This record gives sequence, C-alpha cells and structure tokens, in this order.
Amino acid sequence: MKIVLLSGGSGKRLWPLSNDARSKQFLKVLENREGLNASMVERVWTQLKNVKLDQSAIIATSYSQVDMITNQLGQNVPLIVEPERRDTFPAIALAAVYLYSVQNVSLEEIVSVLPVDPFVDDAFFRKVKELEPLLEKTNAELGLIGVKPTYPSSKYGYIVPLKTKSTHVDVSHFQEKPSEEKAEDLLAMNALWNTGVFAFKLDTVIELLVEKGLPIKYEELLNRYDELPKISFDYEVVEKLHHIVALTYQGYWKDLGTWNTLTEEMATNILGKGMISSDSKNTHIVNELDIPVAALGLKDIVIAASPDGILVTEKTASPRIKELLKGFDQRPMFEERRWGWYQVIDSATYGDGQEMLTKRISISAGKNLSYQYHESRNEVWTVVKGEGDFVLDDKIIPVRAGDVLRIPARAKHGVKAVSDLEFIEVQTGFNLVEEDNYRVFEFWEDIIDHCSVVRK
Ligand SMILES: O=P(O)(O)OC[C@H]1O[C@@H](O)[C@@H](O)[C@@H](O)[C@@H]1O
Repeated sequence: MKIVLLSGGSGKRLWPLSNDARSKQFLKVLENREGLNASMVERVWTQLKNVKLDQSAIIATSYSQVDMITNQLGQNVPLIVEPERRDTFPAIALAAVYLYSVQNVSLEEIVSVLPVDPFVDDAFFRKVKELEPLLEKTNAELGLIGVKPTYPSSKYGYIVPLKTKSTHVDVSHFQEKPSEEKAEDLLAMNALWNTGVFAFKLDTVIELLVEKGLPIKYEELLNRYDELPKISFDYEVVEKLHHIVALTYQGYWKDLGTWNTLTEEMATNILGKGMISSDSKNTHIVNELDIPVAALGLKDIVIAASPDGILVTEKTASPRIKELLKGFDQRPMFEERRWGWYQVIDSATYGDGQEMLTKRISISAGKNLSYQYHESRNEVWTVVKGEGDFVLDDKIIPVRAGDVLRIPARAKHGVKAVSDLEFIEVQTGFNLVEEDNYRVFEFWEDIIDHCSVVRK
C-alpha cells in the first residue's frame, strides 16, 4: 500500500499563527513524548513510523510549504510538489499520476490518501492498514474511515451506511458538508463523520482522469495543472461513487483546525511569554512575540499573538475568524525557510512611493541563502551574530558580527552561515515583496563552482 499525506491548505482558522506561508500543520503547539514542542506534521510522521507506514509514504504539498516540511521532517522525505495551490481533487490527481507514471507503481496497488492534521492515536494508522485487505476483498471503488459524530456539524463529510456488517460498513452514499438540518437527518440514519482518509486502487483514479480527458503523464499534468478545477476530492469524486466501503474507528480522533479544538490538546495554558490570573478559567495564551501578554479574570478565551497580528476570541466563536479575515490581505510577517527563519520588524511606504522594509534574518550553521538578485530593491545587511561566507557578484568574502554589507539592485548575492548567523536587513526601493527574488543557484556547492569558474 502507498500512503499519500496531503499537506495543503493555509489554515486561516488559526490566524495569526497560521498565514499563507505557515499552515496550521507546522505550528509547534503540541507536545511530543519527550515533552518537546511538536507540530501536527511532526506528530503524524512519527505515528506513520510507529506503524511502519513511513517507508511507503509520500507527501503531496505546494511549493510554499516545501521549506517548512524539510525543516521539520528532514531533507529526505519524498515530496510531490503542486505548482500552485488548488484543492484536494487536483492534488490527489497529481499524486496518483506521479505514482503511476514516475514511480511505475502498479495499477493494482492500493493508495491511501491521508490528511496531515488528524489528532489521533496510533490505532488510527493501523486502521488505515486494514483498508488494503478490505478493498481487495470487496473490490469496492473507495475505502473510507468513519468516526461516530458527536453533533450535527456542517463542517464534515458524512458516510451514510447501507448495511453495517461485522467487518465493515457498506456505504449507501457520501455527503460532503451538509447543512445542520440535513446533518440531523444523517445522524438519524447512523451516518459517520468522514476522517478524510481515501483508499483506492490506483487504477480507479487513473481511469477517472482518462474519462475526464486529463493527462496521466506527470509532466503533462503538471503543465496543465492550472486547468484543473479548484474542487475537493470529496465533491468531485467521493459524492459520485457508487461502491464505497468504510471502517469505523472508535479511538481518539479530533480535528485540530480551530483554536477551540487545538487548545484542548495543548499541554499547557501558556505558550510563550504570558501570565493568566488564577481566577481565569479555561483560558489560553499562545504568544510568539517577545513582549508578555497578561490575561485577567477571563473565561473560555484564547489570546494568540504573532508578528502577523493579535487575536482575542471567545473559544466557541473562534472558528469564525476565517469569515472575519475575508478580504484582509497582508504579507507574511514571519516565515520559516529551509535555511532558518525571518521576521519583518518594520515597514513603511513614503509619499513618493519609495518603500522601506526591515527584516531580522536567522540562518542555521551550515545552511545558505540562495544566490540571487532583486530587480527593484537595494539591501543593506548588518551582521549581528555569528560568522559566514558572503558572496557578492561572484566574489566570496568572510563576514562576522559587526560587518555591514551593501547589496545594490541586480547585484547577485548569497551567504552561507559558518556558525549560526543573524543579520538585520534593510530593504529600500519599490515592490518590496518576496517574489522580487531571482534565484541563480540554490546549493552552496553550485555557487562555489560558479564563482571559481568565473574568477579564473
Ligand atoms: O531565496 P532564499 O534562499 O529563500 O532567500 C530569500 C532571502 O534572500 C535574501 O537575500 C533577502 O532578499 C531576504 O529578504 C530573502 O528572504
């Protein structure tokens, strides 16, 4: 069986900690067995290892999440990278085509697609393993895992049973996100919540793509990716299938997509700098800022603060943050990259349209920024910590704390941290966005080779 872990979505419901560059699955708000902070993706990957499914797993993600994944899970996790973020139908289609045409996986192979953010016991992943023999035995088009619903939610997909057998459920049909009234009816029919696991014979999805006139060669599908409909697999495929089976999972399962559910799983009430008065109840502070947050006399409140913003919400109201943020667009003020992280500490636009943006940038020892140039900004870096090798227009010089480096627009530059390196970067010019970044080389060896050839 092949496992495809879907790591997409921006998770706006956990704003201000999640943003376009930092999805909820990367937030280190959980605790691992050693008592260290861990993210959802780290937790799930460890669990896949525990049940020995990691060796057959591949992560389907978008370009913007690659750095976060390699930072948290290491350089060697296999990835399928979507050229742009669309929805789960395109993502699953791309993964299936990759397995089929790049990895030459047999069309008879069972593929299980899993979400990256379920908060579950290891037993959940053992259930996933059971889907393989179940699909082989029943020859069903799709295998799902359902949990018993606790309320008529309009957030989940519902698996409506036809017949409940001792080994599995024969499914009458699947309904994605019904209204609350409809959900009540579905509960009366003993429907289960769908946990987001989809297991199928590779052939099922490949055939479906052929029927839709879509390419089944990876490179071709990549090139036509922007033509794929932005729709979830649940609507596009699952609702339309006729032969579905499901397993019921009775262990612990929770969707950690919103502040109220997430804080229930946090090991402490305060993450980061903060104080909560003793008369406060069921109140959490998650603070990524360097200044303290104090909470007094509060009940059922979450306060979350990050460089992107500050949220104060009553817990049950917290899922509504997504609606409130509609139309509010802001560049990410904090990002983790494969080399470390940066934080925007100040920015301004002046009367003549000239802009300024200041960042604190931290690069881990041994890592490097790509060799790159910018079209419309100058940069001045003041090294504040550590030592590094700095390259400007093909010339490499050693730098250390206290040095000031001037980088005019269009000058090629990069740096490798010899020890943990930090600098303050002041950008001036126009259009001060991450996209004004033209990468010539990404790996340090290539940069060195290039400089030695040019300088000969
Ligand atoms: O392209 P990577 O290696 O991610 O480096 C990106 C970084 O490069 C530096 O030169 C600066 O322009 C930073 O503002 C930018 O975030």
